[in-house]
Amino acid sequence: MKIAVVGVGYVGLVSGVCFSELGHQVVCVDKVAEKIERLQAGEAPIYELGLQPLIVDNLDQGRLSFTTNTADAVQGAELVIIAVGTPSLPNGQANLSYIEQAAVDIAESLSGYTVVVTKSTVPVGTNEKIREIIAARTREEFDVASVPEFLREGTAVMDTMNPDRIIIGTDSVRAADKLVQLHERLTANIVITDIRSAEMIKYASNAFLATKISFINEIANICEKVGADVTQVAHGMGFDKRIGSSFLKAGIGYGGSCFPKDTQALIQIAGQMDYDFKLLKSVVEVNRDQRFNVVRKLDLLLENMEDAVIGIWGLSFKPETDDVRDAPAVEIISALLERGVRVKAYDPVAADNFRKQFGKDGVEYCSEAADAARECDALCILTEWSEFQHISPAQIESWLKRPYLIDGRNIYTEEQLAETGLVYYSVGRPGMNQGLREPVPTLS
Ligand SMILES: NC(=O)C1=CN([C@@H]2O[C@H](COP(=O)(O)OP(=O)(O)OC[C@H]3O[C@@H](n4cnc5c(N)ncnc54)[C@H](O)[C@@H]3O)[C@@H](O)[C@H]2O)C=CC1
Ligand SMILES: O=C(O)[C@H]1O[C@H](OP(=O)(O)OP(=O)(O)OC[C@H]2O[C@@H](n3ccc(=O)[nH]c3=O)[C@H](O)[C@@H]2O)[C@H](O)[C@@H](O)[C@@H]1O
Repeated sequence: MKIAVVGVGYVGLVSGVCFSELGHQVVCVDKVAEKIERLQAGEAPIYELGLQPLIVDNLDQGRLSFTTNTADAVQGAELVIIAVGTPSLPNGQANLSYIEQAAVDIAESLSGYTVVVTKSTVPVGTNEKIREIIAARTREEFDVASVPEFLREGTAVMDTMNPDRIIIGTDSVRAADKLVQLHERLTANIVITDIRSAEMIKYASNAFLATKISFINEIANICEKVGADVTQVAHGMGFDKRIGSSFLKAGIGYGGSCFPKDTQALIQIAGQMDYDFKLLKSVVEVNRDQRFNVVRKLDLLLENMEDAVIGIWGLSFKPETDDVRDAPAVEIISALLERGVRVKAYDPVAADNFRKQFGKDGVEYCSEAADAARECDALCILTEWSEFQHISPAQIESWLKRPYLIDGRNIYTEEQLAETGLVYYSVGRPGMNQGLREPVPTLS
């Protein structure tokens, strides 16, 4: 089957590469010429496990190609996948201008019956709008379908090849048959719905996962006050099949290009229908505040932040990606710089992206973890890269000027801490400083 993919971001690239790996003829189109040139040369523009070799292999096999010309990609394609961005507008609503432009571009190049599939996360009603835009510009026969994407960055290839489920939202039996045929090799869990329900399933899923994270973060904050350990609490809760153990890791809140934008967009979707989504508003508020516990803990430890040098480990919003969109590190480092702190930062892969997007002076980017910790008044861990988990707290203590370690991701155990004199603040584990002679202050 010839498949065109419009928009070569995370979703477009990974889907395109995976469909070509499954034997389809895939042409991916993007407007950014530099990105396309790199891809034509076999170079992945994102850091994603297993992606680079698949790009090279499928280019070599002639099943995968990249272009900046939408007509070349779309002409003759049985399936056109829209995977352009839907970023937030200032009021939180999804910006649909890329979607609308993609629909216009596609309409002009359709040839023969085509299924136009939207994988981008879009508000309810958008696929119907896409249909109107295309229908106004073509006489060719086509159907639309919403097939939302559920991949996670860092495990994107694995998730695409082994999805938990495939949602197909369409009102056309012909389109549904074609899409079932495309996906049935990947999973038996194919759910066919109407278009609006498919669009809603995506937002509801992300909002639910975000809710789990804010819930466990609030439990962590209470654990800090009552002397319980949130990791034990989550472990105990997770055995209940109705709750499940995933997405119960307390930390500094969710970031990334999706949860923050999709929770805001769903609040707006509800608001436009005069529904006040109170629960989700609280989820967002809890998340916004959670990251600043790192700064509050530093405030407790350092009398004079102005003269301090603070080390930061981890700039990406999660491990195994170089994506820094809405990473908690952005706001934490901004708050530190506002206090006059000198910041030294290290990330195994995301430092270049962070430097480009953060664009503020006052951060020294280090090429080794040790350099970002050396002679610092405190070290803050913001991303749980496995590299950090392999460095012992005793080693960290030897690098620091003052023995303060703020672990925003709970990566160290009590046993590892016991060998040190570090004052260690993690998330929702107040008992971790028991080895110290002096009691450490807690957040009020
Ligand atoms: N990043 C992720 O992990 C996931 C993203 N999604 C959703 O998928 C959508 C895409 O997200 P990302 O892949 O992160 O996007 P992205 O923002 O990284 O990339 C989008 C790409 O589309 C291109 N583009 C925009 N308009 C175009 C047009 N008319 N023709 C050709 N190319 C065009 C842009 O140049 C850009 O390269 C969003 O709606 C997002 O919410 C869903 C699941 C996972
Ligand atoms: O719509 C999307 O774009 C995607 O959003 C998330 O995927 P992603 O943002 O790549 O990463 P997650 O692994 O979900 O992590 C998101 C954030 O939550 C945080 N998180 C996650 C899990 C947890 O238990 N605790 C926690 O704080 C992570 O540190 C990270 O900042 C969803 O997991 C995907 O299913 C979805 O397709």
